[in-house]
Amino acid sequence: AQPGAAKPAPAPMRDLDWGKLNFLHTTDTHGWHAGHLQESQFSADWGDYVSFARHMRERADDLGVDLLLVDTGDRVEGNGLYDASSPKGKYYYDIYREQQVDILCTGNHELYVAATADGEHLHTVPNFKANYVASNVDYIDPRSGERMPMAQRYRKFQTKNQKLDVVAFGFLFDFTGNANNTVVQPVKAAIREKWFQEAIREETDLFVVVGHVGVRMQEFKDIFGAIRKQNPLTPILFFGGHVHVRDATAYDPRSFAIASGRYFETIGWMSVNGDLSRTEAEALPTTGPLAFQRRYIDNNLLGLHHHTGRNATTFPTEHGRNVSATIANARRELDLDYAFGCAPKTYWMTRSPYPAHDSIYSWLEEEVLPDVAVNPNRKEVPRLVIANTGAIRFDIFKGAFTRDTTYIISPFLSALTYIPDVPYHMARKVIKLLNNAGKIMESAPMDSRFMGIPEQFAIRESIINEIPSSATHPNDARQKPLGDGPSERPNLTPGYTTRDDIGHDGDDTIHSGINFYVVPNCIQAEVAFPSEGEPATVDLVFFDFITPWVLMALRLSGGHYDDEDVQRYVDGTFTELMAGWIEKNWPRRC
Ligand SMILES: Nc1ccn([C@@H]2O[C@H](COP(=O)(O)O)[C@@H](O)[C@H]2O)c(=O)n1
Repeated sequence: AQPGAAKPAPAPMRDLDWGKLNFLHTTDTHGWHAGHLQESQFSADWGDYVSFARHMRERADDLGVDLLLVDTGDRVEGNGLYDASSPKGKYYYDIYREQQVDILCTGNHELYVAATADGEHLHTVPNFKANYVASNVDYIDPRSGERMPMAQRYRKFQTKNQKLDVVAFGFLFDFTGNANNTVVQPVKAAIREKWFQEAIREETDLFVVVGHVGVRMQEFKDIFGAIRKQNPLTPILFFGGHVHVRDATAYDPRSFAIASGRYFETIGWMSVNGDLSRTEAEALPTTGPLAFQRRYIDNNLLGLHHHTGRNATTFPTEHGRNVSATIANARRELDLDYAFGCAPKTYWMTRSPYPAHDSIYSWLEEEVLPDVAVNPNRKEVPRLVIANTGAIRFDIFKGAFTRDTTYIISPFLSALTYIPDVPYHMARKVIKLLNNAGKIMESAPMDSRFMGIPEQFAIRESIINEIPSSATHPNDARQKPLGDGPSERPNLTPGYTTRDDIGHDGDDTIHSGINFYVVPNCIQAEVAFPSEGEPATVDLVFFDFITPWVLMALRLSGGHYDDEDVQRYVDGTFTELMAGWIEKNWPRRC
């Protein structure tokens, strides 16, 4: 863990079930390779993960089984360790490569900005040349204009100990927001390609699909359908991401899919038992069942010690320590602990309802947006200022708001844009349409959920845990999370209490529950409105990311505007504007 990181508290644990084939899975780490310095349950860093993987590989060797590490993308954007350097990723690429990841793929965040895609092509792809798989992503060379696969389309290899043949794919969901130096082929088209049809006809013991795809998204179902049609009995294992939740499901009895959360809070564990080798299986009179297990490991040192049977002295390897030291140096050089101000209280994204005094969205709407959305030439003009909730990525904790926090909260280069003098009777309808457009904005790429937080692709209704449960046994499937308040098991720390298709026992650490309140796609501040009556026209100000939806909503309200009508409203990114607001409004020191 990093110097000064919060120390984890002991908690009741569930063990890992080892199988013949075992996996550790990271996804949507978004640059959090230093761990969560302020949150004890997630405060291990990438160096600790290096040590952990080493011990787990040794255990696999001792047992004569296999362990593979997989990563399903969105490794970048969302933390100062990646975002604060110039160029972005100056330190991150060399830190990430220290882990031996066996199969990895691209996420959408590797592709939003052309320079980020260049970085992926120049660094992570060659760093993991044999292991990086890009089944539906191409890169366009800026000099020659040549279009080429971002990496090999699929990977065929044998596991170390049991010599199991694996065919592995690496997919990205049907993402359309990529920069023009990359091409994302829709999954339905990719699986019709000759190379894919040949790959699924390879002689293999199992298929592994790593994907920056939610495990309940259609893209994974299509890939599963195509592989299964050709291979009625071969095990197919899916590792997903993008939606930022812990989740697991099975598409049929010989397949399994896991998603392992977000922000390096979680290390996913999947294990498989049964007749995996096709030659052995073919010799048997009938095909035996496969047994799949999953665990969501909280990324903290006490848990990692527990699962490896080690302690503070015997756990860290020299390699792991060096990686932790490299991260600490990078954080120091980037001055990530520089404080813009001191947050007077904690502001939550989804742990409190919106609106509320401790909702980050209420804070933005009531305090920040009215203050930063000011164009000096139009400051008297009444305006509606719309922000998409997906632009905010994390909670603000009471205490120092640092350079690191700015990227944690808002890593995007979002700009405030506007359409001047929109009739108010039209402009006022926009927010309602963005939040409740129903079927009109349901299908990609205009799916209105893309404006909101990724978690809400999976969680559609609030999860409130205020009623204490009567269940007390750690492995009791009836156990209900207990909320942030006083609990019947006072020793439990609040944390993930995941319910997936397999049951309620997926988390390695037994926690009391945390409330999740569903938030709207967008919020709106009314600024400089007349004290009485309604304005005839307003400036409609909004984050540039949501331009297509705003134009569509205006059209539905009878206003015919297009991209040419959209202008820059204020200089600077929203992240810079927010940091400036904090410097001005919150005390410098805590
Ligand atoms: N410039 C941007 C880019 C993205 N967003 C929001 O992030 C969501 C995607 O997040 P993932 O980590 O799941 O890829 C997207 O749906 C937007 O809500 C943004 O606000 N501005």
